[in-house]
Amino acid sequence: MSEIRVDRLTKRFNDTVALDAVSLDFPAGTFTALLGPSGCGKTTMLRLIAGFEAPSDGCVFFGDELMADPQRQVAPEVRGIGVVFQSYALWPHMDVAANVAYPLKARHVKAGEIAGRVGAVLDIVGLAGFAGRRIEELSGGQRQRVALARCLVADARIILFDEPLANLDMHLRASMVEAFRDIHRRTGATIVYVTHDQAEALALADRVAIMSQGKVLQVAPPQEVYRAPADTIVAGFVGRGSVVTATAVDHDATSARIDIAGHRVIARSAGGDAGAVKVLLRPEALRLAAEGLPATVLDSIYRGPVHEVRLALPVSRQELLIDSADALAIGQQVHVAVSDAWVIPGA
Ligand SMILES: Nc1ncnc2c1ncn2[C@@H]1O[C@H](COP(=O)(O)OP(=O)(O)OP(=O)(O)O)[C@@H](O)[C@H]1O
Repeated sequence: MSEIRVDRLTKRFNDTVALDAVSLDFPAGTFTALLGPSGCGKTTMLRLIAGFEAPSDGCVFFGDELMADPQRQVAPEVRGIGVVFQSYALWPHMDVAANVAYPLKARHVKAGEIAGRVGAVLDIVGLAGFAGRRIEELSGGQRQRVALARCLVADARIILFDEPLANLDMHLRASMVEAFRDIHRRTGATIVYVTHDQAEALALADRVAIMSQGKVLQVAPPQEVYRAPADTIVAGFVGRGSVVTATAVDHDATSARIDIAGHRVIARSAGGDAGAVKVLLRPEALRLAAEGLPATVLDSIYRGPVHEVRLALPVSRQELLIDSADALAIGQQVHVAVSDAWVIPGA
């Protein structure tokens, strides 16, 4: 069953259409990342699900229950959700245990039960032994774990995250990614996670929804979004790669023979007609070889552990990105063997 369902959900702020008639299901127990560039409507979608904003049009359901439409909204505090933002919103003068216990106290849960539940969630987020510490004495990552524990203690079936790792450094983010995956496994909650960081989205979620200009362009498992992007915007936003113009000689249901700059390549395809197509080529599917696509080195930058090399194809302004173990000289003539390619649908 779908735990959350949004149907033609629309949000307008004066002349801005922040969310444009989006219909999307979030099945029970799934971990969905909303991914997209700044201003594409991710936070607006989350706030509408949480009940912090009211829809201009369309509706939000939790199971069969209507949470919001333009006429009627269920208040956020009775939706049974947990929410974690990038700002932790903790009480600095209270200790860790008091912060985490707050939602239970507000619901008049018995003191004996509170201590047990607080201990259990501090254990889950890796803060056992920190119960008596003041918030001011914690690092950013530890504070974010407290915010997470406070959200988990309420046992919400639905947990909403808005860029919870945005304020943390790279190493802390990596360790928190582990904590989030663990929490999803342990709680089985339905999670919606907003981020503009594609690495985070691909690592964490079992479904990624790519958004642009208030619309959802593709919803699919991370591997599929990466391997088979639904359009050129998704292809450009997720992962490194080059989109080149080519000619499809023929198609079947799953592959196509294509011609790139006079060179024949077999590409994966969702079917289509012969003629002009756009093809995505990822660096890991390209290597320098004795034979293949002829190209000229435009630049070569060391990215550790490989050199990222930009190549010009002998067709106007078409470029390829490849990784090379060795630095290449600008102007050098090379050939590129292609082991995988994807014909972008409808492009
Ligand atoms: N309260 C508001 N009043 C007016 N415009 C708003 C309001 N909230 C959001 N918007 C606009 O709606 C659009 C979508 O904003 P939203 O915050 O949902 O984007 P986002 O994808 O979460 O971006 P970011 O990654 O930068 O947080 C933007 O153009 C934004 O300026």
